[in-house]
Amino acid sequence: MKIITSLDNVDFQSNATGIALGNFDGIHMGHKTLIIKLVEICKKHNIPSVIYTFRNHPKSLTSNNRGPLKIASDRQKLQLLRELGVDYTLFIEFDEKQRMLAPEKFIEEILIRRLNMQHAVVGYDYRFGYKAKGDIHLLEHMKDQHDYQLQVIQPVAIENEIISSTVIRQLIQGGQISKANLYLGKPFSITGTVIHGRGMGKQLGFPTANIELDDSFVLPSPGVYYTKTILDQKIYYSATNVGHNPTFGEHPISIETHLVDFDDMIYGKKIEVLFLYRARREIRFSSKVELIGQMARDLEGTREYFFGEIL
Ligand SMILES: Cc1cc2nc3c(=O)[nH]c(=O)nc-3n(C[C@H](O)[C@H](O)[C@H](O)COP(=O)(O)O)c2cc1C
Ligand SMILES: Nc1ncnc2c1ncn2[C@@H]1O[C@H](COP(=O)(O)OP(=O)(O)OP(=O)(O)O)[C@@H](O)[C@H]1O
Repeated sequence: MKIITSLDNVDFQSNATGIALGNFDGIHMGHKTLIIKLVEICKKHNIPSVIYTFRNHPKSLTSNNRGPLKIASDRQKLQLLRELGVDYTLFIEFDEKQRMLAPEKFIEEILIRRLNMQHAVVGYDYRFGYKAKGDIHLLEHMKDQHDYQLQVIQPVAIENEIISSTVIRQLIQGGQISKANLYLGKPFSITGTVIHGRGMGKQLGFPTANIELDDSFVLPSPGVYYTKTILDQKIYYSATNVGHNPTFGEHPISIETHLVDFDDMIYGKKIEVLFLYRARREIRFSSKVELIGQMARDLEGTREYFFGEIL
């Protein structure tokens, strides 16, 4: 898959394209359905498949430079698009010029003139152009004039709830991780560098890898989770605490994971923690001994959860 970060660097003049448009945060089951359809159409017509997406969320220009918290990193997003067989990802900076573009002009100047679009694949609720005034009706209306085909993907839902990045963020923040994973079609994960904590974990008999947090990402609600941790391309079972360690006073939120049957020094290493199941809320214990007892039960729970699974 080729990644293109500026419209100035594209040249599809000799090649018609199929394009899917959107933000695609998390590449959830709705996004996957749409992208699989795009790739299928493009293969059938022997044209390259193109994803048109933005590096920064369009809302970041109107909400004090902060779009919604991200579910997935750029790296994860691009990896998933690659795995789905996409040929090109246009990974464009959403700037004032893009924001001011009327939807008709976006179709004419960008999709048709620059990108030579022959097939458009969009979801039922896709909005674009200045003040999000463009929608599937406009795309439908302009298709004969510009000679392209339009495929609208009907809402992908699970148990009558339409999947969207917004709903998935709410599920993660609300502690409903299993449901979020169902909608994502894979476990929600957080990647980061292992940093020094207060050294208390070791004292308790449960050393933990604390992850350096990036405040542009969504965090699971405080609690203890059964997780898998990827370190140096190996997968470990782990129990992860998200929270403020209230037993020791109130601390800024941290994510720390205890890898089962592992005690190497991993400061400075990158790890990815995959959240699978929320076991309980975080508790303010009245003594260290009680916390230690509960952590031992959490590890037992982790082993039971993964029992029978072969890594
Ligand atoms: C599986 C697990 C469960 C935990 N549960 C709690 C909890 O319920 N309440 C709490 O105050 N801290 C909890 N902790 C956090 C410990 O207090 C924490 O590991 C300890 O303070 C070490 O912090 P440090 O890494 O900054 O040294 C938990 C940690 C783990 C790994
Ligand atoms: N559940 C779904 N079913 C079908 N199409 C979808 C679904 N969710 C998103 N899409 C489509 O996928 C494309 C990219 O979606 P986008 O990321 O912009 O929306 P989203 O997942 O609904 O996010 P948000 O919650 O931020 O609006 C759009 O064309 C959108 O209409």
